[in-house]
Amino acid sequence: MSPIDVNDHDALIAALLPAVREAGRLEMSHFTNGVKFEQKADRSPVTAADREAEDILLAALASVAPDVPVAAEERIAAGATCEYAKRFFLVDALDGTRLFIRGKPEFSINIGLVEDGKTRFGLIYLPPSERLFVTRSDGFSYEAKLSQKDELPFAAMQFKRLVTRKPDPAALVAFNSRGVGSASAGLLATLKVQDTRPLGSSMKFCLIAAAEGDLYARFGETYEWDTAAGQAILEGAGGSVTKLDGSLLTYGHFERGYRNPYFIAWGRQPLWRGGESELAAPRA
Ligand SMILES: Nc1ncnc2c1ncn2[C@@H]1O[C@H](COP(=O)(O)O)[C@@H](OP(=O)(O)O)[C@H]1O
Ligand SMILES: [Mg+2]
Repeated sequence: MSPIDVNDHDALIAALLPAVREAGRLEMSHFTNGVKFEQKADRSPVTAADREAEDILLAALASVAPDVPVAAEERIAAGATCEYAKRFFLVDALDGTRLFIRGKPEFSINIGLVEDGKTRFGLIYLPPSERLFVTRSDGFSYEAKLSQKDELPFAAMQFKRLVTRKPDPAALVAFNSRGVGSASAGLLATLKVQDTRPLGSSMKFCLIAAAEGDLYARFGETYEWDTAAGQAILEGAGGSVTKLDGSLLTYGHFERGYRNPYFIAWGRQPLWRGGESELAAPRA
């Protein structure tokens, strides 16, 4: 494969599709045949599927964009150095590992591209449902079916443009992590959220982009590779991802090991901003 211009999202997607398909197939085969896991230094689990899928994606990125550095979850957990880069990829080959181990089909493959601290490109693939979410060259976000069986090339795939829904303040739907650091009860009460749906991985960003919900608040530990692709896709569909003070969630914080601060993903503009302390006692 010859190198491509990574600002040309369509070319990037087309070049990465075979590896994404292969990583998805591999994850499904581990998922259906049972997985063994180990604990990493931060006590989070990792499986052979995380590492093998990451190797597939990193080999593809090295061939299509050899000059763009990559921060990948398992390489960094294994001690790869974190350095400043103006432009770099963020890869989480298996987001939602805990759920993957528990047999819940809510995991995803995430590839994000960051430049000057902003997320520019996102590709998320959900192997169990074969749903692919991407930002394309026109600046908008799209969904397509990426079958693990056929080898349909990018040019033959049908893409549907994603546009978030206008939130109805009386009927807000919030997605929530199934792990630690779900939205605080204070925020959900302050916004008068009607329906809270637990869901794993970066799927939460994708479903807001696909107009199936209004927000996802995460008040717990996540990493930049968990959010960069999802934020790009949500932004390209009309949404936003902010820190609690209302400013955009930014990237390239290698000095804190790529850890994110608390954030809220919105289908449109933020409906709330403030400090954590303001959420302790919900307003009447
Ligand atoms: N105790 C915990 N339980 C679950 N996820 C945790 C966690 N601590 C941090 N996380 C982060 O949250 C991500 C999963 O998000 P979610 O809970 O929304 O599915 C994990 O990604 P990985 O599965 O790639 O490690 C991990 O980065
Ligand atoms: Mg992972």
